Amino acid sequence: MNWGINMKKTLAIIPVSRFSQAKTRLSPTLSPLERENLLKSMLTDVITAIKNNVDDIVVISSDKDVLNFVNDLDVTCLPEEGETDLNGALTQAVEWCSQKASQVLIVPSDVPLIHPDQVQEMVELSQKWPMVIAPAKGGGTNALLCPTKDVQMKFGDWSFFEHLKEAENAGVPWYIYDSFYLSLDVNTAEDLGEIMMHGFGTETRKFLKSIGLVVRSNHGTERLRVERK
Ligand SMILES: Nc1nc2c(ncn2[C@@H]2O[C@H](COP(=O)(O)OP(=O)(O)OP(=O)(O)O)[C@@H](O)[C@H]2O)c(=O)[nH]1
Ligand SMILES: C[C@H](OP(=O)(O)O)C(=O)O
Repeated sequence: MNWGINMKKTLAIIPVSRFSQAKTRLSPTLSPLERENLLKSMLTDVITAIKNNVDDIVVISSDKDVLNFVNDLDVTCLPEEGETDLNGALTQAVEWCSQKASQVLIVPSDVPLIHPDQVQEMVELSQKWPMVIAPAKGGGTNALLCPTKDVQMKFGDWSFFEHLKEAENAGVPWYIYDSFYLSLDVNTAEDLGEIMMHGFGTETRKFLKSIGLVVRSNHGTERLRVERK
């Protein structure tokens, strides 16, 4: 009798760009070193949330400093082969995982409000739904649990809908796992404000606080703005 234990092996994949090129959309707000340290704190939050709910975590990056950083966090480090892009790196990681597991959970490194209970719930849902997808605020994809075969990586603009189309074409039933916390990927100064408001207890909020960032209400196109204390 399967007492709700997921018999399918699940490997998590976290793609990470180079520390030196991290979060370029935040360059008006954060210095290069602050962006690197922001990425490190977000990565720590994501790994902590996923860790005990999957069989292993694979971090793929072309940056050896990234791989050295996560090596201390007890994950599998996968160097990116050749000059590729995000989908190329993910395709490589899915291929590597396909020899060890039947499904993967892809989570970008910039979703620091992800919670362990959400990871557990997505893995449980995968017993009934081969694809479980969490939309990002801007129409991207912030978590994609899918088989290691049949589903092409379509990360980029409007990727949530691109992945649904991909699943339809491949005849893979999908479940939309919609959650405010999981929908927040950090790309803009307003997103930093959301972390200051909703990220209590995360390493990411601790880091933003440590550099003197404070959140303020903003009655303009964006509802929040961040300032230095
Ligand atoms: N391994 C790998 N990861 C990538 C690559 N491009 C982006 N990522 C990661 O994929 C996730 C989502 O990417 P983006 O939201 O575009 O992050 P980003 O490229 O750092 O942000 P911007 O520079 O502002 O576009 C983040 O975890 C990135 O670190 C890539 O070429 N290779
Ligand atoms: C990688 C991409 O993130 P965005 O560039 O939309 O933040 C996506 O979610 O597919």
